[in-house]
Amino acid sequence: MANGNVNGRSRRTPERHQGAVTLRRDAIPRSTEDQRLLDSRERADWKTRDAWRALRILSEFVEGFDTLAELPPAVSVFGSARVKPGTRDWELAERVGEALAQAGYAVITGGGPGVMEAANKGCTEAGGMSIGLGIELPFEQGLNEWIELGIDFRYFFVRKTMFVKYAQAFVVLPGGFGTLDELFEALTLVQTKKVTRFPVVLMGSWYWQGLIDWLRDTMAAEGKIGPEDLNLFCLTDDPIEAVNHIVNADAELQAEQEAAFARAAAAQQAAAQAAPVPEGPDANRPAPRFEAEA
Ligand SMILES: C/C(=C\CNc1ncnc2c1ncn2[C@@H]1O[C@H](COP(=O)(O)O)[C@@H](O)[C@H]1O)CO
Repeated sequence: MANGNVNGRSRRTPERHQGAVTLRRDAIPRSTEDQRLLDSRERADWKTRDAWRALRILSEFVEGFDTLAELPPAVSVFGSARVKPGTRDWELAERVGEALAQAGYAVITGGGPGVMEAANKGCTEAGGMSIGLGIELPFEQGLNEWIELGIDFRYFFVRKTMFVKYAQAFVVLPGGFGTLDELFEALTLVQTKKVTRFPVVLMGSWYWQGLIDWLRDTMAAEGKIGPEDLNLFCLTDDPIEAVNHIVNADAELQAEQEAAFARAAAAQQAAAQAAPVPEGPDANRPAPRFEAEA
């Protein structure tokens, strides 16, 4: 929304962002790009339209990759768009944003209100970098005011790639469908080893304990997940503990990567030493020695 001033009273002009384009009032389409992509059932020019969409989708990936490539280490924080300042969930989100910034992490959120805004606020006020990955919605409200670097996406799935690709971990606070979607997507990626060593921290035991009990007593008990899958996330209400969990996982991953690198380098060196000396003239080859020299 844009601010206007009519007859001394402030008025909000409806606004929609589509890539570089800003639309206001009657220019705002009645549907979003995601709706048009997923709802389209007509066959007539289906092929050409969706082929064009593929280019637009590609350009959204390019824009996201380009903009986020230089980010410092970051953590994606998810949670309800509906929580209000002064509530337990808001306070927790703000403290998590602050603790992450103090540990040197940028905070990535969906850029909207509620938990997203609180986490961005905590981060920005603690001197950290707040990033908002907004999404085009039929009832857009714009990025929250704490965002330093914001991108508006048209497609949910492009945006979701960015949340995972540019974060070291996920922190998930109480939320609704959107939050559960983000949580279970992360867990599925880790479970199927599409991403490795990706800490997922649930915060707000009052909210998540019932779900965790169900995951253990029903989902795991009926064999729909393995017992080890229950270890793919941890639960805490303490922001410092959450951050320590992420820092430790980061350190472990780095140590593992360094060890793997050292092993690969040693193997390469051993292979080079064991390789047969090539035949024919070779500048690096020692000159042949005659018996008399020996
Ligand atoms: C519902 C309201 C505003 C919606 N605005 C959003 N802006 C950005 N991102 C959003 C929004 N709503 C949902 N998301 C994403 O899903 C998660 C929260 O969904 P939930 O269903 O509220 O749990 C969040 O992490 C975002 O990535 C009214 O003000």
